[in-house]
Amino acid sequence: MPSVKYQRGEMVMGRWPGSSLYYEVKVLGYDTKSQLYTVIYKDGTELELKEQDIRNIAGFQTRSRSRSRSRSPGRRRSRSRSPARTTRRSSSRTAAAVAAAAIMESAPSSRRDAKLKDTLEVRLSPLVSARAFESKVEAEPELNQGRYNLRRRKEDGDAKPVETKPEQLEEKDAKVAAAAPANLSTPLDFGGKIGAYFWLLFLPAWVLFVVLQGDLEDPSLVNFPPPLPPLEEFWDAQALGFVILWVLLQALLYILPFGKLSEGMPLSSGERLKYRTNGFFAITVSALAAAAAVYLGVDLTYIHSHFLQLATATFLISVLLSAYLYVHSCYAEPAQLALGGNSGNVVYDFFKGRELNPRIKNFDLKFFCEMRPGLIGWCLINFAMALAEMKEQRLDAPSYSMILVNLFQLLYVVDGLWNEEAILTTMDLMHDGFGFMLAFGDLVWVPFTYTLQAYYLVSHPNPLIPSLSLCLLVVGFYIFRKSNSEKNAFRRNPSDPKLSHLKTIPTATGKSLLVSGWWGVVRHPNYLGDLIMALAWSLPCGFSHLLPWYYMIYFIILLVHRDSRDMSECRRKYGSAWDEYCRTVRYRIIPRVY
Ligand SMILES: NC(=O)c1ccc[n+]([C@@H]2O[C@H](COP(=O)([O-])OP(=O)(O)OC[C@H]3O[C@@H](n4cnc5c(N)ncnc54)[C@H](OP(=O)(O)O)[C@@H]3O)[C@@H](O)[C@H]2O)c1
Ligand SMILES: CC(C)CCC[C@@H](C)[C@H]1CC[C@H]2C3=C(CC[C@]12C)[C@@]1(C)CC[C@H](O)C(C)(C)[C@@H]1CC3
Repeated sequence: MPSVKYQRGEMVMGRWPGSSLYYEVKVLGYDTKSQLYTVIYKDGTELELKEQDIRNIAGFQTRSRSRSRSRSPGRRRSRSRSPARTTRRSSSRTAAAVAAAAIMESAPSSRRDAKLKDTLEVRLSPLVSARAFESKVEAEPELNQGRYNLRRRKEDGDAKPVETKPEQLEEKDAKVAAAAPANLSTPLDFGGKIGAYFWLLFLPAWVLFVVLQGDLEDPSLVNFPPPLPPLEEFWDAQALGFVILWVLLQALLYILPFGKLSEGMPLSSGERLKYRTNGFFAITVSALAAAAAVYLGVDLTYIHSHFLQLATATFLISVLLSAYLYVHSCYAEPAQLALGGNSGNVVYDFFKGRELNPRIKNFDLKFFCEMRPGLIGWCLINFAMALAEMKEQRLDAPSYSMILVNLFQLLYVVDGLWNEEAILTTMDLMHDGFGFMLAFGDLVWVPFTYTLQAYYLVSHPNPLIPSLSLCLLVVGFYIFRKSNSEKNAFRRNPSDPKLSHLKTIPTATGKSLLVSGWWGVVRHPNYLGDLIMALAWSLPCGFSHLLPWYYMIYFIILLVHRDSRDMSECRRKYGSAWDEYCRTVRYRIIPRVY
């Protein structure tokens, strides 16, 4: 490359797009036409940068060292040590600081100057080059025309395992994982923009389909499309009133100052939001209210007889809420936006959700919707279905199948609410924006499709298989709870003495990955437990129809897709450390199978 400032193979500092952060990169080439340099970061990410976004390393080292004493919250976090970790320090900035730097670009200059101290905290400890990183320089890559063209490395989730002990991985990774930058946007999923149109139409249509099928004597796919009731049957003002009352009751219980105030995971700004985790209190009061209502003669079988109207009303509320969320997100600071839902395409972003934690004062809309009206509503509906079964089948007590389905699912929900704090370390709360997908999912999908087994049993009595169901439930629940609690405890306090026996891999973000214990068995042990439980509560519905097995089928699809979404996200965040994890823990959900 004659007459260009930086030469192929040269180590320089490359600015991360949209931020003021510079990372150590290697120059791979220069395109005279576009006048862009192709550079590769330590985690294998390739970008095309303008000359003005590249600096010499020499000048940087002195500057950054002199500033490195200041500590941003993100930086402080990156110092937390996993129990198995040695004294080696992670030599990278946290993703938090990268995003914070991105905001700086739009900040007024006085604020910008104040923040500059923090954002220039790029640690420049000598880096040991990864082999891939070295060899990239040999072959001149094809250059693209874009301003910043991010080429993602091939997913390598199914790579063969290496015979390295986790301790050895730690040593190696601490060197390699240096200076891994974070993306500022993620690739579109759910089929992208076209997919978003499809899901917007398909998801409500599917709810309608199962609600109509569940009531038929012979709910079969052969009955497709089910006979549609006249339009006016969808609408019932009273049903809408009940739904609004229910949401308001849950909102009231949520804001009452009872129960713990838990801290969420640190945001890109370093801030930690507070959440009132009083879900168990909310379901207890709701259960007492339902019992009191029955005692006072309120006919809860109304829920069964008006299932369609209640679903329609809830759907309406979820659409209004999604519209509000979209508008709300337009006034949000860039730092408050989720990485995934900001493609610029209105339909996709409306579907996926733009803002990470939309709040009205301290009222967190995403947390509330995910944990309260739909989840507790699921149990209320199941209970109403048990009453409807007694009425329809002229029984003195609900059938055993109905009791099992009710108890199993109640246990699942109560457990979720009892361990409500653990939701704060899940994908939805940490990464996903709040838009139609989650609003509809939480408010409509959960209460009106997860109740399908109970709904089906009202008019389809079934001989049950209790012992097998019970065994599966116990095993599934144990795996689910233990693995979720292990990850949650580790994320909250990596130095927790109770976890000191676990092996970990450090990553460039300062967070570590568990590589033994439940998270050393498969990459998503919690999904495995969840799937076994789903099987346990499908069995009591027997095998006469496919409909009550819908949850099982849907859940497999959902969790496989979720797993691959999470894999890409973690690969983006943790780079080579994630690859090491995948090489060590080969299977995703089911040991030796998948
Ligand atoms: N019933 C339903 O409809 C339904 C639907 C979906 C999910 N769920 C359940 O909800 C629960 C939460 O699921 P989720 O999808 O949010 O995923 P999750 O497994 O709870 O969270 C994934 C996150 O955990 C962290 N992580 C991954 N591997 C790790 C490791 N080895 N060590 C430490 N941290 C690691 C990563 O985040 P960080 O590294 O950024 O911390 C990753 O993004 C699960 O039990 C699932 O079964 C239920
Ligand atoms: C197809 C779309 C409409 C998908 C919508 C997905 C949501 C319905 C789910 C995404 C995350 C899920 C979830 C629970 C319920 C269903 C979701 C909101 C959960 C609250 C159920 C109780 C569990 O104990 C849980 C707290 C672990 C769980 C968290 C994730």
